[in-house]
Formats: sequence, C-alpha cells, structure tokens
Amino acid sequence: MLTNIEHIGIAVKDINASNELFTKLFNIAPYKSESVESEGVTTSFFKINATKIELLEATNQESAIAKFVEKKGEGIHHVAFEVDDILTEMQRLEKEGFILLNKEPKHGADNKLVCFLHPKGTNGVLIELCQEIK
Ligand SMILES: CC[C@@H](C(=O)O)C(=O)SCCNC(=O)CCNC(=O)[C@H](O)C(C)(C)COP(=O)(O)OP(=O)(O)OC[C@H]1O[C@@H](n2cnc3c(N)ncnc32)[C@H](O)[C@@H]1OP(=O)(O)O
Ligand SMILES: [Co+2]
Repeated sequence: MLTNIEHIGIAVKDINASNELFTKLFNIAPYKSESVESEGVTTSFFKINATKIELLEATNQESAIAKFVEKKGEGIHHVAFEVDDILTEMQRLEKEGFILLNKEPKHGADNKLVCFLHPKGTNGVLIELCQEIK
C-alpha cells in the first residue's frame, strides 16, 4: 500500500548553493547529506514537519539528474511515496501496466529501498517508491 509522500526530489546544479538557498527558505538546515554512487548523485535532506525535501546534484554526466538538468533545467524531478511492502507494490503496479525502471528494489538514500516508475506511464511524473530498511 502507498501511504504518504515520502519526499519530493529537486534537481539542482550546485548543491552547496541550493543548501544555502533552501536553508534560508525553510529557516532550517539540512539534517543529512549523502552520496549515492549507484545513482550518480549527492543529496541533502530537509524536514519541515512531515514534509521531506531531497535536493540532488549529479556527480557524473551519465546520471539521471545530469540529463534532466541539461534538458529541462533545475526543478522538481520526482515524487516519492512511502510503501509498506515494496515487493508487493512493485508486483501490483507491474500487473496494472506501469513501467518499472528497476525490476528489483535498489538501495536509495536515507536508509531506503527504492523503485522508480517510468514517467511515460504516469502522465510525465517520475514516481519513486520507498520502503524504510528496518
Ligand atoms: C538518491 C537516491 C534516490 C532516493 O533515495 O531518493 C533518488 O531519488 S535517485 C534520483 C535519480 N535517479 C533516477 O531518476 C532513476 C530513475 N530515472 C531513470 O531511470 C531515468 O532518468 C529515466 C526516467 C528512465 C529517463 O532516462 P533516459 O530515458 O535515459 O533520459 P532522457 O533524458 O532520454 O529522457 C527520456 C524521456 O523522459 C523524460 N524524463 C526524464 N526524466 C524525467 C523526470 N524526472 N520527470 C519527467 N520526465 C522525465 C525526458 O524528458 C524524456 O522525454 P521526451 O523528451 O518526451 O522523450
Ligand atoms: Co528520491
């Protein structure tokens, strides 16, 4: 079952500059920074009550974030939903005809297993499923 929005991912060009900007906006500093080599990104996370924002800067040119920023510029890159059982949700969504971008859950940032759905099948919005690793 999809429960709540886990985070909103924002693609940025310069994470240090964006950390300063969003710290001013939210009046709170990021609680965490983490690089995820497999995704070619450096991230930082802000928490405003129940709302979590993930900033992502590309660390190489093959990264999804580098391609996105080059084509579309900075901005909202994906919406991530928390799920209680990622394997069950992946099977259900595949049966419903959604395009899974990874067939096995993979390790994301902030202690999560993640799976992405292709934006072609979701009205142009890249969706991420996240299950907390316990
Ligand atoms: C930090 C880890 C993790 C977490 O724990 O939270 C993350 O969030 S990692 C985030 C970065 N990783 C990913 O996004 C992985 C999943 N994404 C992909 O596999 C690819 O980006 C993609 C969605 C399959 C697109 O890749 P590709 O086909 O190689 O790129 P193109 O540039 O050719 O785009 C094709 C097509 O798709 C449109 N597009 C691309 N990205 C997005 C997006 N984020 N939202 C909406 N649409 C997107 C792109 O504009 C192209 O459209 P057309 O031009 O109309 O064909
Ligand atoms: Co994300």
